[in-house]
Amino acid sequence: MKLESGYDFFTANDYPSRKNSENRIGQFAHIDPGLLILIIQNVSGGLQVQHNGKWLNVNLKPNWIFVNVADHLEILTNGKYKSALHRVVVNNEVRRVTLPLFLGPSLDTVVTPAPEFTDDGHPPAYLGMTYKQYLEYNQFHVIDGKSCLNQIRL
Ligand SMILES: O=C(O)CCC(=O)C(=O)O
Ligand SMILES: [Fe+2]
Repeated sequence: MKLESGYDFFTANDYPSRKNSENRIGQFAHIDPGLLILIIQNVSGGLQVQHNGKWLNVNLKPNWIFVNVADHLEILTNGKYKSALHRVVVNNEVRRVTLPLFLGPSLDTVVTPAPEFTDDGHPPAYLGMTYKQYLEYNQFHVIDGKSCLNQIRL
């Protein structure tokens, strides 16, 4: 995959404080588009990652950087590195702000499993699609839980 240039974007999430709102869902379970997502936050806790069917708290302290594996690393590695299913549970009465940076390939890059991760026993397990098409698809379908990744698995 050509990585001389890429398409990165910053987002911001604001989870306002609310009294008596233990274990409020801040973001429902989802996976992210892109290769890697870097996240910093202003308070401890809140982010959870699913592992073996269980939700684990990510021990992320203020100003630490969390590196999340996202969909296009899963595609590139033919499923060796899985896009991490994650969600946000807001547990405290403090306003929580996070700044995720989505790092991806350029918009016209068709991401397919790299030859290094495919052989006779491991044929390509994902259809190719440009990053632009993927982002557009995700924008309209991810809300109802149908990530684009599920649609391109062979
Ligand atoms: O706010 C967080 O901790 C995670 C944000 C997130 O998963 C996202 O914006 O995709
Ligand atoms: Fe996310």
